[in-house]
Amino acid sequence: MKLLFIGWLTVGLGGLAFSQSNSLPGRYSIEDVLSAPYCTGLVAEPQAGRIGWVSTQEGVRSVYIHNGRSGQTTKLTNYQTDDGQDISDLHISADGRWLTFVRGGAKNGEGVSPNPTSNPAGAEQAVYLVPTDGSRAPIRVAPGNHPAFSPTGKRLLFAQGGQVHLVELAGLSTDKPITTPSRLFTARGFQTDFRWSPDGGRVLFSSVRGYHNFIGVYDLSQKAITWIAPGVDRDQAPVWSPDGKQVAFIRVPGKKHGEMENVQGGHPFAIWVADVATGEGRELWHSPADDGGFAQDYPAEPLRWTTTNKLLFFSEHEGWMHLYALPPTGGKLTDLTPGAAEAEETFVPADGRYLYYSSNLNDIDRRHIWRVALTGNEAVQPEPLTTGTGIETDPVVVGDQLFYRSASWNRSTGIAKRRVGDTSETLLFPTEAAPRFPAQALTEPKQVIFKAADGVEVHAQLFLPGSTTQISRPALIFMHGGPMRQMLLGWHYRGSYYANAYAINQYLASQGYVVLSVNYRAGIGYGRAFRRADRQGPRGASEYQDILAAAKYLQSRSDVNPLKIGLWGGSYGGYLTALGLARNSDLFACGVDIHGVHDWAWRGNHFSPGGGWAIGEAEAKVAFESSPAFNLDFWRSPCLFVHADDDRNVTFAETVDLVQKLRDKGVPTEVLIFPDDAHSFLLHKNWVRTYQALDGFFRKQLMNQPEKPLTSEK
Ligand SMILES: CC(=O)N[C@@H](C)C(=O)N[C@@H](C)C(=O)N[C@@H](C)C(=O)O
Repeated sequence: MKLLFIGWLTVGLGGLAFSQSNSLPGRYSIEDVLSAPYCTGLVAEPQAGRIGWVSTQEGVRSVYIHNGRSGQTTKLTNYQTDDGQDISDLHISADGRWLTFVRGGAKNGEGVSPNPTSNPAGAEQAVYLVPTDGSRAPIRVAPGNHPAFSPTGKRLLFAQGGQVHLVELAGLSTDKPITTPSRLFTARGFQTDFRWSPDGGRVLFSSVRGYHNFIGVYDLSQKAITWIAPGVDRDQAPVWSPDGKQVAFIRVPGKKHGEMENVQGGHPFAIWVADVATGEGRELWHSPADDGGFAQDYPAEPLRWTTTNKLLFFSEHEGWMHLYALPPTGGKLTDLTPGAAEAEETFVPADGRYLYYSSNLNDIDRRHIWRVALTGNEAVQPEPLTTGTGIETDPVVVGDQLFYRSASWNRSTGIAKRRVGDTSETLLFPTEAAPRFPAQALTEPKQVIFKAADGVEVHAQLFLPGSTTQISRPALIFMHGGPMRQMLLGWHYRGSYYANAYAINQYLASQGYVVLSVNYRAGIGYGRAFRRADRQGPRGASEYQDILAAAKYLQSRSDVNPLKIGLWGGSYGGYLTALGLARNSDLFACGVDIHGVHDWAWRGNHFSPGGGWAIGEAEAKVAFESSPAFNLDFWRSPCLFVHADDDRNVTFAETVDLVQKLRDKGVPTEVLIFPDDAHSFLLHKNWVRTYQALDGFFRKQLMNQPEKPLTSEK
C-alpha cells in the first residue's frame, strides 16, 4: 500500500538557532523502542487452572495459554505478519480444552470491518476456537463477536448481527470438532451481555432497542423468552444469582427525545434484582445523583453476584471510582475500595472470599494490585499485593497464584505471577527481552506537579535526556487522548495506543528533548471532580489552562529553550495540539497533531448526534469557540497532521478541513495519511511511519537538523 506523503513545506521561522551540539545521537531507534512484545486480554479459567493472553510484537498478534498446574505455556496461533487484524475477547472453557477469541474489528454503521491493508477481498470480524493443547490451528467458527462458553464448556454462544448463535463442541478426535453454527433464538433489537445460567439451561441477555433496553432470559428446553421487569429504562449488565433463580442488573433511565450521549456526563442508575420464574423485580439501591455512565462503561465487569451472595458494582457517588458491596436483599452499602483513589480491573475467585483489583491507591500516578476480604464482618481493610515502581493491572487468581499484567518504566507490559502474599514476582511472559529493546538506555520518568492559573493541581511525567550537561534544550509537551485517560510513571496498560506514546516519549528524551507528558483535567485517576471539570472540551476548553501551565513550568527550567517548545498528541491530544498552535503560536514553536478533533460544532452535527459530548444547538457557538478551527488568524507555527481515513472515532474530514483552511492562510503544514487504517492504527508499520515523521519534523523545526531518511518499508 503506498502512503501519500504530501509535504506542504514552508520553511518555518526558526527563532533562536538550536545548537547542533545539543542533539544527542539517538542511542536507539523508534523501531527498537517499539520492538518489545505487549500483552493484553489476560483471562483466566481457574476451574481448569489456565490463563490466556494476547501478545503483540511489531504488529504480529499471537494467542498464548499457560497451564498453572503443569507450568507449560503454549502458543496457540501462528499469524506471521503485521496484518492489522486485532485479536480480543479471549475466553477459556471450564474444562480447559478450548479457548475462543475474536479476530478483526467491529463493523461500523455501514456494516464494514476495518481493512487497514486495503485487502481487495475486504476484512471481517469472526469468532475462532482453538484447542488449548495446541493440537490444531484455530477454527473459524463464523462472523461475529461476544463469544461465551457454557458452564460445561461443550457449547459456545456468540453474537452475529445482534442475534444469539450457538455452536456445539464435539470431541477433538473427530474430524468435525464443532457443529454448524445456528441461531439460538430471534428477538427484536440488538442482543448483547450474554450470560449462561449456572446450570447451562438458560441464557440471560440485554436486548438493546433504541430508547430502552430489556433484560431477557431464554430457556433452551422450553424455547421461550421471559422478560425481566420490562420498563421504560435502559437495563444492562445482567448477572445470575449463584442458584440461578434470580438475576440482578443495572437500571439506567431510558432516553428522552433529543437526549444525546455525553462521554463526560453521568446519569442516575439503580441496582435491581428480579425472580427469573416470574420476571418480577425490585430496586435495591439507586445512586444519589448522576453517578452512573462512566462507572458502568469503564470497568470490564460493572456488576457481579458473588458465590458469597454479595452484589458488587462500581459507582463514583463518593467522588472516586470505587467498588461497592450490597446484599441481594438490600440494606447496607459497603465501600470495598476506600481512599482517594480509583478502582479499575477486578477479579473475584469462585469461592467469593476476596476481591482483587487494580488501583492507584497511595501511588496516584501508577497502578498496583490490591485485595480486600468479602466475607466476615471485619472492617474493610484493603491489602496491597504489589508495590514499588512498576505498573500492575488486570489481576486474575488461579489456585494460590496471582497473575497480572506487569510493566515498569523500562519494561513493556508482560504477564507476571506471584504467590498471593509474596513480595517478589516472576515474569511469565515474555521469557526473554526483545533483542533490540533498549531497556538500559531508557530514562525513568519523574513525577511533576504544578498548578494551573485557576489553582487546579496538574500531574505530569518528566522525561529528561541522559546527558547531564545543563544546556538550553528544545522541549515537547505530550497530551493523551480520551480525554478520560491518565498517563503513568511507566509503560501504559491501555493498549498499544498509549504504550506506543509512552515509548516515543522515551525515544524523544533520548534524542535530547525535555519531554513533559501532562495529565490535564478531564482525565481519570484524580477523582470525579477532576474528570468532570467544568467547561471542559467543547464547553470552554478549560483544560487548556493546564497546557499553558505545563509550558510555564518548562519555561521555568534552566535546561529548556523557551522558544523551542513543541506540542504533540493523538485524538483529544491532537485537538489540544491544534488548539495550542491556533491560540498560542507565540508560545509553541510547532506541533504534531495525530487525528485530532478540530471543530466541536461540526462534530456535534456530523460525527453523531451531539458528537459524543451532547453538543446541542444552544451550545454550538461555545463549542466552535472552544475549537482550533474557530480562529486561525494567529496560527503561525508549523504543524504535521497525521490521520487514517477509516477513522471511526474522529472523522478524517476534521483534518481535511483544517489543513485546507491553514493552507489558504499560508500556514506551514505537512500531512501523513494512511488510507483505510482506523483511529488507533491497526498496522504497526503505520505507527512506525507516524513516529518517524514526527521525529523528523521536530528535528527540523526544533533542532534545525535535516530529517533522517525514512527506513525502507518492510
Ligand atoms: C464519543 C467520544 O468522543 N469518545 C471518546 C472516548 C473519544 O473518542 N475520544 C477521542 C477524541 C480520543 O481521544 N480517542 C482515543 C485516543 C481515546 O483514548 O479514547
